[in-house]
Amino acid sequence: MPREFPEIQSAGSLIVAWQVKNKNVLVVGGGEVAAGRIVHALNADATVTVVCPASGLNSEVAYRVSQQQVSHIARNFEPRDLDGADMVLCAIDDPTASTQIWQLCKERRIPVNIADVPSECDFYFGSVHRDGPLQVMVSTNGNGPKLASIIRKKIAETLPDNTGAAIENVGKLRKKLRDIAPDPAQGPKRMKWMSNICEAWSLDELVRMNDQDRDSLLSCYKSGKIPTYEEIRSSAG
Ligand SMILES: C[C@@]1(CC(=O)O)C2=NC(=C\c3[nH]c(c(CCC(=O)O)c3CC(=O)O)Cc3[nH]c(c(CC(=O)O)c3CCC(=O)O)/C=C3\N/C(=C\2)[C@@H](CCC(=O)O)[C@]3(C)CC(=O)O)/[C@H]1CCC(=O)O
Ligand SMILES: NC(=O)c1ccc[n+]([C@@H]2O[C@H](COP(=O)([O-])OP(=O)(O)OC[C@H]3O[C@@H](n4cnc5c(N)ncnc54)[C@H](O)[C@@H]3O)[C@@H](O)[C@H]2O)c1
Repeated sequence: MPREFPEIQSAGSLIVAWQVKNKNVLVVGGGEVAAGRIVHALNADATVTVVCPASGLNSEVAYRVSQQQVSHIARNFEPRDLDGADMVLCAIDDPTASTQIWQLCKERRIPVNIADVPSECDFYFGSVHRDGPLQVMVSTNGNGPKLASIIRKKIAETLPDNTGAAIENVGKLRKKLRDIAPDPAQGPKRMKWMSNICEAWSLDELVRMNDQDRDSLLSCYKSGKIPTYEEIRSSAG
């Protein structure tokens, strides 16, 4: 194999940032694990329905229902609950019912996660660090979920507190850049300039970037210049 091509390692997962905004996510069960699944789905702006007898809701899930953050079907799961579902997250303490739900999802080709049953999962959850637009997910591919959580915390500790704010500022800069240079033919130049700014500015400097700094920076785009933070601030006068 040519040396410059990555070697295939296999046995990994395809880690993607799945967009579920306004999509119908059905959560089966209302216990502690379901509560965690609900938070993940709501953080991604999904439309969430929980099916679970009222007596089975834990206090967190009951709270989400009472706040109308999720819709609630107060009974055990029935196959018709899958109508219109784009994704199913099952977290119940009944293995027979779980397997039935998995089979029904297979028939309908609905992606499904059955908590605790790796062989009945189209995707696994991972341990997630969130800071504004930043998400870092750790997966051990089924080998050690507790270890995933420990590693996630270690990684999070190494990140500056304001990483999320820096990313937000870069997001604003990218948006403005697209506004002033919308031509698709400018794509390669735009991308190179953005990458160079991200490399030239430290995270702390990116956090401190304000609207005026952004405008000064963007005025350099045409010439292709990559001003430093100090140059931008000293020109602000
Ligand atoms: C990461 C996290 C995400 C989340 O659920 O949000 C997650 N499990 C978490 C916690 C956790 N789960 C378990 C323990 C007890 C300690 C231990 O066993 O280590 C703890 C620790 C705790 O509770 O603190 C028990 C357990 N879990 C699975 C099995 C079945 C099996 O392995 O066969 C068993 C054994 C049951 C038994 O022995 O009877 C299966 C899965 N659990 C996964 C994800 C997927 C693989 C992810 C990966 O490998 O990276 C996968 C395959 C499917 C899925 O559920 O998606 C979340 C941490 C969130 C956080 O704190 O940040
Ligand atoms: N993957 C993980 O991270 C992880 C961690 C711990 C436990 N688990 C597993 O996840 C499952 C759920 O754990 P938990 O602690 O939330 O359990 P729990 O006992 O607190 O909750 C189970 C819930 O399922 C509901 N339920 C049972 N049968 C139902 C049905 N047919 N239709 C709708 N709702 C139904 C119950 O009313 C209850 O709300 C268990 O199998 C547990 O072993 C997974």
